[in-house]
Amino acid sequence: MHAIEKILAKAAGKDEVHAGEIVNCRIDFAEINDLYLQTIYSFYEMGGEKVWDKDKVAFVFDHYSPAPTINSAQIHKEMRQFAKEQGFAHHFDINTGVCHQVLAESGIVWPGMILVATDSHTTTHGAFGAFGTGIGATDMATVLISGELWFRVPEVIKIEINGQLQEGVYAKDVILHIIGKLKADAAVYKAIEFCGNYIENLDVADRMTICNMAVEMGAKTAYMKPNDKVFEYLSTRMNEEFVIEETDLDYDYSETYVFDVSKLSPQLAVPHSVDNVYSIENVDKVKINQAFIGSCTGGRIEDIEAAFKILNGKKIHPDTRLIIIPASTEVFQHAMKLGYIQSLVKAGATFASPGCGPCLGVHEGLLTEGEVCISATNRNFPGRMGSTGAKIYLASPACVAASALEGKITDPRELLKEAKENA
Ligand SMILES: CC(C)[C@H](C(=O)O)[C@@H](O)C(=O)O
Ligand code: SF4
Repeated sequence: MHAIEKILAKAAGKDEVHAGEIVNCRIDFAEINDLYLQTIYSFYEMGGEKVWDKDKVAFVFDHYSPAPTINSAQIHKEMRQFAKEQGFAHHFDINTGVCHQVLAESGIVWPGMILVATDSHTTTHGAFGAFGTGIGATDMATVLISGELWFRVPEVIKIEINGQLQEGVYAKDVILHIIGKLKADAAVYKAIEFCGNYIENLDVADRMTICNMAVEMGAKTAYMKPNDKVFEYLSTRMNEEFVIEETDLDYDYSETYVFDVSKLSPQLAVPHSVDNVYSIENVDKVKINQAFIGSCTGGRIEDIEAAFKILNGKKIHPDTRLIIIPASTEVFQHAMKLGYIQSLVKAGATFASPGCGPCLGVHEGLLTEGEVCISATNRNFPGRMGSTGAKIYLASPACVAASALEGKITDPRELLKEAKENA
């Protein structure tokens, strides 16, 4: 069995499960974001009165946060009321951040747990060795009532990643490269395990970035065997007892892919699809109207630091807007403490409060017809960040910052070398 199968078997009270089986599993935590008020209506329609465990459910206000419309303010109001009536132990209001970041920071995520959320990027939590997956309002209502949900045990694809990245190339480039090679339908309803010597030493932020985008290949969930960096990160945030499930040596992966990333250049997903990926050398250096650093993919302190290293003491191009939205209040405060915010504001960046912002085209920096945006986020289909007539390039935060500086798509490696020489 795979570690994922062992996690599901344990939650189903079975000795073993195998790909293709339908199992009914106990859920360890359920998160609902502010797009899914419908969950509450379904909960009542299905006869719900009290949720199965008030310590294992949380609302996160992040997609429409702070409320950009009266309707979303009404949604927040009704969700706050439900959370209060139910006595939820956790509640993440408009002053916290993006769900996947705040759940990890709050010590709610641990290896071996089953986490469901009303968000497709719940695959992010494979970074901690958790089984994280996105579900809809009706399934979520079932969970709120019963504390259980059915799953079809997924086949597992092994993606082995080896090699050391060169300066100016990041985890975001690695996952974009993989999606570009395997394509957006590579893992539909399957799990992806990321392993290899590149992954073994990877820090938590990079593990989250890679697992976050597994769903861009259709993956049901992602998995990385927890490493010391995960244990260190969790040690100061939670005290849940957990067991690390080991994958049997003779486990039979449905597919295996091996990537050597030691010679990888910065990668870009060019309009209009996440799997339309090219090395920066092969991408036209088009003018950039807007650059965005943020989201559950690229809004962590490491991402803001990458922008700081490139922009500190400089000014972004006069024809380019740079919007930076920390993925959480903890990240925001950390960046303030390190002086990154002041430096980046001086460089011409526009900050907004932690949340999803323009990532899915809700507010805080939408694009109009004909505009070109380079973004540290995870999707670039037409209309994702505003007008369907806009173009979105996905890239690493460093490439986003370098492009904001030059006003056109720019390779961060040159600027980083220069910044190092001048340091
Ligand atoms: C919540 C939902 C609207 C959506 C998702 O499920 O991923 C959003 O977060 C996104 O990134 O498109
Ligand atoms: S930051 Fe973007 S990708 Fe992440 S949950 Fe919000 S909308 Fe979805």
